[in-house]
Amino acid sequence: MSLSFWRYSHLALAISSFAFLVLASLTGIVLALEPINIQVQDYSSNHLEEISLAEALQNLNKEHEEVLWVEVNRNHVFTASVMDEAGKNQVLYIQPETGKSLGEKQASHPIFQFAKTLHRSLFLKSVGRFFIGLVAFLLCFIALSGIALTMKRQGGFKNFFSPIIKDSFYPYLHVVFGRWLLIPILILSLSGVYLSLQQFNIIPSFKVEQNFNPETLEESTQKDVLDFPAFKKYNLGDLRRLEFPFSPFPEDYFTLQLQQKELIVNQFDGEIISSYEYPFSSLIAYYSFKLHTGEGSILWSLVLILASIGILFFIFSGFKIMFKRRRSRIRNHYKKEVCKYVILVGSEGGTTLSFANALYAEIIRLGHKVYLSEMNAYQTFPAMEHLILMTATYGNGEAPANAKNFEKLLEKHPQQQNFNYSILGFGSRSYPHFCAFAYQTEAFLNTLEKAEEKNPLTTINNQSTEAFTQWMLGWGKKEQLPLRVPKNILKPRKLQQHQLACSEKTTSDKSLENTFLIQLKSDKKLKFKSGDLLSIIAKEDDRERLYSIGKIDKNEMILAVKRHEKGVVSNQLNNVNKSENLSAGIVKNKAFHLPKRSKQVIMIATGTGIGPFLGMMAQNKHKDLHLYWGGRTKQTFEPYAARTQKALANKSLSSLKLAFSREEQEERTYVQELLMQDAAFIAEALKNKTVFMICGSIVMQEAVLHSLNKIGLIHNQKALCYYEHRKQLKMDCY
Ligand SMILES: Cc1cc2nc3c(=O)[nH]c(=O)nc-3n(C[C@H](O)[C@H](O)[C@H](O)COP(=O)(O)O)c2cc1C
Repeated sequence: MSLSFWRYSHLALAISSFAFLVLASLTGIVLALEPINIQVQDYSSNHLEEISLAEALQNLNKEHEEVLWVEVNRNHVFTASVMDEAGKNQVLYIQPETGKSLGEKQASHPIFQFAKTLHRSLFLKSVGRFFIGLVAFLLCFIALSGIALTMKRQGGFKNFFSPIIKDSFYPYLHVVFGRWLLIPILILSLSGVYLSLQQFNIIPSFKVEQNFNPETLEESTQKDVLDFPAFKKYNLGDLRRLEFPFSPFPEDYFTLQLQQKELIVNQFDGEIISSYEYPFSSLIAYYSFKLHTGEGSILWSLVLILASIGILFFIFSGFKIMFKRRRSRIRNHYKKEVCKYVILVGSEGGTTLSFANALYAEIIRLGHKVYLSEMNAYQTFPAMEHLILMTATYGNGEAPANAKNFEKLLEKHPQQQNFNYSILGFGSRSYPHFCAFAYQTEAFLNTLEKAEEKNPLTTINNQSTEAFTQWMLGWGKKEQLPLRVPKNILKPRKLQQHQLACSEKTTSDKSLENTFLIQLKSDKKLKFKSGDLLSIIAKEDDRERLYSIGKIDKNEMILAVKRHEKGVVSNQLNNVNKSENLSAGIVKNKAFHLPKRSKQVIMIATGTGIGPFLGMMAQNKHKDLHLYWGGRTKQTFEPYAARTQKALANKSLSSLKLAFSREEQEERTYVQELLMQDAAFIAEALKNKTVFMICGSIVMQEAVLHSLNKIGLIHNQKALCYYEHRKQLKMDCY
């Protein structure tokens, strides 16, 4: 069955029952506390199996005038109904070892009684019971569809408990907790359904049928209870209830209810007169009750509390996920017939759609007609000149639900006019088939005569807003659309602003590809690490620019910057004078810190991507660091040469390999080719859990990952996703 079937079932069931589920979970938490409360009190015993029924009764007889019945409840509490000399009847908690009273039996606390009635019937008697039963039934299906969704996500039952690939916060936690709590929730709901069916007599309760005639019983010599075979054989752990005979007449007897059967016991000699094994359905009812209430086990009560809290969390996170999807709904300004630009989206979680919405808003802002829809809505677009396809990949490299029919629709709706297309693939490198559906889409479109690919297919890893922005600005340039970085996808951050003074700066010029190094220092204590990002907001457009930080001293950092002709912040940094202050915030970027555990790290960069690595090598004491760097000409490395030479000399950098792409033919090479030349070393490093850190352009990242994948496959027979799973790849590319 398809992913969307399970997803919609899960969602529809949860929405239809969420109010009742909240109520049932909250009251369930309170009710699960009751057995814990009872079992931690003194009158609950954990040694019932060690005391035979005969001993317990003898002790009782010593202490009490007359006993009417004794009972051990599910919370291991031994209780007796006794009559004193004055004929007063009391129900007492009894210490089985002595037969002494531990106090009169207490009624349940009013809060538990209130929670119980609310939980069982919502104070609405049969109607309420019906609804609660129905909700338990729906909860079973919510749990089952949750299990199916998790299996789909994890790639089958075998991988149910393998590590979960992290995507967005709430979907990730929904699955993490779901995996552990789905089974207890399923047990909770199934037992709830059973109890409800029993209450409505849909599952009939059984009647004990003992096969004997009391009239035939005869009086005999009274034995001591200690010598009663039935009472010697069973202990208090086996006991549910023992009813004493009403009178000393021979036709009266003991009725002994054990866990599995009921016995009729002669009151004179203790012989078993008749026995009745409870039917299987009674055992199910008994265990359903225990499993549903947690009675008898503190541990299971705690699991039930966790499951109830889990249900509340799933409702909360489920709504968060749903609202995120709804937020990215499509609202078009123009009819499809008149639009020059058409954006079609393949998305399940809604993030791709929010990126598409950002592009849509920008095109609209520039006064062009654009139509946004899902890929399954492909049809004839008579005015379309540019088709932009933005699609995620799911499952085993498959299409998201709203793009599954795209291939068929392409055939069904041929366009009359020629058009250009650009494809943007959203995916995660943690999956073996990275952006596979985007590539499939490209293959489908390649077969169309009227369609021409305008830009090479671009992939976006882990919903990187930086990578998307880069693509969008590049695409806009080609289309001659002065697109701006959309504000709404780069979440505004509230960062503490620091005053940083420029302590050192190199000059940028054309021969250095307009790159320069700038050192910034704070008078006050700064908390940051190499790999964190410096956020500078330009006053001109109120938008944030991010630079990778290299930490070179306690409160001092270095940035490698490329000056863009019209770049607001890069020019501001380039023009800043020594000791002049600028205001900036620090964004933690834990994913790109030097790994704590790995002893060896291979750093790969192009151009200004070297920035964070300059800090890492400057502060390195114990790690074996290797740097591969690529630039256009030898000269472009000059700003970094002194620092890398110093690091090599003091061994904080073990090796340095440089690639220049615009030097003489024989020297011309790319950084990914350096890796291929060192394939044996790289393969060994991959095997030994060395971490690879990549910083620089997206194009270089793609090429480097391709080389690493190749080396892994050839030398170690392992694809790159294997190493990604082992957290050996850290990337910060733009
Ligand atoms: C269950 C599941 C399976 C996925 N499978 C793949 C995959 O095979 N290849 C890939 O590149 N990305 C895969 N991804 C990552 C998504 O494509 C990526 O997170 C994308 O940005 C989600 O976009 P959406 O929120 O618009 O659906 C998968 C994600 C999930 C949750």
